[in-house]
Amino acid sequence: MKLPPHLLDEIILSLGEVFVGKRYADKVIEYTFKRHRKWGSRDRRIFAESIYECVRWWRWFWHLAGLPDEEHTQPENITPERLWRVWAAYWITNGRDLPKDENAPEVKPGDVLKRAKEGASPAIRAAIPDWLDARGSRELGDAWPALREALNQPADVFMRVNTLKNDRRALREKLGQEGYETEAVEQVPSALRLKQRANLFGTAAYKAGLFEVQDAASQLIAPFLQPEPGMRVIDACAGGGGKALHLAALMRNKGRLLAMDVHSWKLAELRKRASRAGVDIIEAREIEGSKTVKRLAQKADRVLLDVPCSGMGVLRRNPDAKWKLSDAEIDRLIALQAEILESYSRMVAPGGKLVYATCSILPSENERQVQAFLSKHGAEWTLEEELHRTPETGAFDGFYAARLLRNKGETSPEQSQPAEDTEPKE
Ligand SMILES: C[S@@+](CC[C@H](N)C(=O)[O-])C[C@H]1O[C@@H](n2cnc3c(N)ncnc32)[C@H](O)[C@@H]1O
Repeated sequence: MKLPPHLLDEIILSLGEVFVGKRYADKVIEYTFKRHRKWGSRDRRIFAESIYECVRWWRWFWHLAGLPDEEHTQPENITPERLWRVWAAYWITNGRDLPKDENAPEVKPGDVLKRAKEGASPAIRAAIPDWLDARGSRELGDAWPALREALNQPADVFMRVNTLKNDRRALREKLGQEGYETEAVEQVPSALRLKQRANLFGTAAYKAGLFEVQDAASQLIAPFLQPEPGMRVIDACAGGGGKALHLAALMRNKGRLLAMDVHSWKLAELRKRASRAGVDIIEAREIEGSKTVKRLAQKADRVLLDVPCSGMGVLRRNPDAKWKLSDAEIDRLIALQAEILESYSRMVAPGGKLVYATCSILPSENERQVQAFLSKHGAEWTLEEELHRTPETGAFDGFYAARLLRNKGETSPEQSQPAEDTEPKE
């Protein structure tokens, strides 16, 4: 495969943006495509694949390029020349010839391939930081090696059909007419899988609000909350609204759905998406302090807490998270999750239900949070069901959810009134 020089320049520049500028890979790709609207689909594919694969396997390709391992995440040591070498290691290990350029640093394919055959530590081979490997091993034990491997496989593209506007069969037909082949996902009634990776945001079907792009496992969360038309539902960590839109569809656009978040810019995006999806029961409200939650004590039939988490279950989709996370950041998130569960659970009315969900596979963010909550409030809450999805058990992302019932007539004063000093902050 021949690689046009202008494309290679952009690849090196963009890898610098990710590893030195600390920007997210998907944002860098989006920005580059906007600057090069004339690129054809082949150029776009080569560019996006190069970025994602180099980010996913960064530490491994850095090693294959013969660079000192301890410097692979040190911005001051990630020079354009080294970026070129890392990309060259990726290109060579994919069986491709390097472009002829006398100004480019010399990389001998034989050296790269020889290093690939030599031994390396499991963390280098799996291209993850040592601290993450240690944490995975500590928390997941024997299950970790298979998960570590599964988290490096590229993820499929899934869609959630917007049942307010069409059904799965009609959407398949519509996308087929636009040239995109899909298949129904057996275990998830709302999901379609795209047969060949493509960007769907330009399709007429997307613009008409007929679907959202959403992983199949993530589509299990909203139904798990058991929302019904006419209910009062709160999505307290709604972000851009992926699950809020799904909840609204399950409620058949009837009832009241309060979507909250600490970031107003995310709620602005949610409003846009709701309007495209034909949803009008959502009220988006910024959480400005503990009072926002306090006023809603015992007001909801259903509460979804899709809490901020490490994203360890979705590394296949966001591989750059492993280079941006740290042990300390995961500990901070664990403390925040516990505070959110403690404080926001008070919004559930007696007899109502709460779902605590993460896109993590770490027990410390998942079942242990729920167990700790129940050890404090077990008389008032009943654990109805837990949902575990791990990437190696199917083509889906890793997710966790627990549904808790707030028992009637067991409300302690502590659970009915949030204290001012327990306000969680991101
Ligand atoms: C996992 S994301 C939510 C994704 C969203 N539910 C969806 O399906 O698209 C977690 C969200 O929690 C928000 N968040 C962080 N701290 C929060 C807090 N203290 N209270 C409420 N939301 C918070 C983040 O801004 C982020 O949007």
